Amino acid sequence: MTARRQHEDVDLDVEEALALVRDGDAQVPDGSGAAGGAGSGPPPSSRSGGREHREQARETHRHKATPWPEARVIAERSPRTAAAPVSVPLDAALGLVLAAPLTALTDLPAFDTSAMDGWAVAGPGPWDVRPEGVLAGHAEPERLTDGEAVRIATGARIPQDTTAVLRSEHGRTDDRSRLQATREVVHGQDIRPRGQECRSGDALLLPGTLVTPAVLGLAAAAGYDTVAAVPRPRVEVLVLGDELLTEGLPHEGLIRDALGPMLPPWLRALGADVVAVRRLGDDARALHKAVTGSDADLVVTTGGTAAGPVDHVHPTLRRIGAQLLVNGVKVRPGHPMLLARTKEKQYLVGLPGNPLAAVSGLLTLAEPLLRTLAGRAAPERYTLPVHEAVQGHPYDTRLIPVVLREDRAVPVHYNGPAMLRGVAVADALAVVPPGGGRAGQELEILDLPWATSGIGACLT
Ligand SMILES: Nc1nc2c(c(=O)[nH]1)N[C@H]1C(S)=C(S)[C@@H](COP(=O)(O)OP(=O)(O)OC[C@H]3O[C@@H](n4cnc5c(N)ncnc54)[C@H](O)[C@@H]3O)O[C@H]1N2
Ligand code: MOO
Repeated sequence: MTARRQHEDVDLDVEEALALVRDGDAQVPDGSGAAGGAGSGPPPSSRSGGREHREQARETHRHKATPWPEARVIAERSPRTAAAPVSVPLDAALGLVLAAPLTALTDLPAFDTSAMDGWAVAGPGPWDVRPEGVLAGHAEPERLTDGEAVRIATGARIPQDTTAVLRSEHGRTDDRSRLQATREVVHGQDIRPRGQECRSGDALLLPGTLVTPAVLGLAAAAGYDTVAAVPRPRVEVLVLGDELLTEGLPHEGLIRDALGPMLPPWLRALGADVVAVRRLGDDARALHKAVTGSDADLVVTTGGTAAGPVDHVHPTLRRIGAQLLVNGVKVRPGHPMLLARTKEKQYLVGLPGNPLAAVSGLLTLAEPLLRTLAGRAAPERYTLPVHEAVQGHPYDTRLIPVVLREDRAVPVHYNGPAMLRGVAVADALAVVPPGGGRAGQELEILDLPWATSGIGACLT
């Protein structure tokens, strides 16, 4: 790979590429030193004078850009608490987080029950077998007297004074029609006593527990029809760009919208309820109207974050007096991403238009913010050794798509900011610190939701 090609992949601008060539491995201190190192001199003469204002905007932007780890913390902490709890029917609770302890509403089992198909017996055998058996779901059977047995099904109520359950395969009827055990019978065997799993009032699960299929099962068993849960944050997606097509092939400078199909299921996998996806073109008035009219908890915009002539996100946020919490992040791709508070309880995440940059913004800002709003716990942080040396950006964190193979993170190709080909085959993104990583170096790994939970994680 040529130096030029490498620099393109890492999305360096001209000054940064020059700094790399000048400084060898280009370890530049953070903060103002980095910004100074990147562009304190005059712009290279190859740049046209007409671009000067953009260069200035970019310099200002770089000064304000937040380091990647800090940006995630800001996004996580901005909404101070999770949304207020609601009562949710079990069939709508999957993927939510419990807002109250799950306390058993009954003993489990609720009555003494047979653990096996066979006979309930009283006292030592042989036993006289009653003609009528006991099935699951039936009213309490008559009590047994010593020397008596009754056919019983798994889960059926145990008659009073039963001393054991004899499995069908461990009994036979003798020539006097009496039941004989073919092996030793231990007192109490194969009886599940009432309250073995829990007593009514026992705390089964703590608030903050993610409602999984198993939790739904437990809640139902413990007597719940609804659970108190944190509702999914409501998210509205605004796709900006006049150049976007929703079907067919690219033509005459128009391209397919890749983010409209990608973001809603990804946001759902992050715990959101995507209430609307609107395509607004590059129309400042439409953007203003959409943002001010939205009652979503989070508005996610795509594109329009840079300083181009039709990049309306910043001017719109200024116009409505939004508070910029993160204005650019020291991460590649995706550095123009932003986070703003638009209303008392509404946030806006501005994702850059380049599709992999949008993914970077989604994981850097939207994921931690949604996690807090949804009351979810932060995933356990972990690292893996990277399979080969990875080039870093001189000053910024890089997020690169990787596949996970035998406890190693293997970078995939096609990881440029405008490309989805790499991330489409990836299991995770690896976090490459400024300056890059050596082969075998431990890198933090951000799992992609479907890699750990299957594609169903995106459907709930
Ligand atoms: N003078 C500067 N120009 C740019 C800078 C900069 O710092 N100074 N940053 C570059 C970087 S990095 C990125 S990322 C983009 C961010 O731009 P925007 O957020 O304003 O996005 P757009 O300009 O609208 O689009 C960028 C690119 O992505 C394509 N795009 C947009 N939306 C979609 C979509 N839904 N599906 C597929 N592709 C999409 C769009 O056509 C453009 O090609 O700015 C750089 N410029
Ligand atoms: O780094 Mo941009 O954010 O090219 O995609």
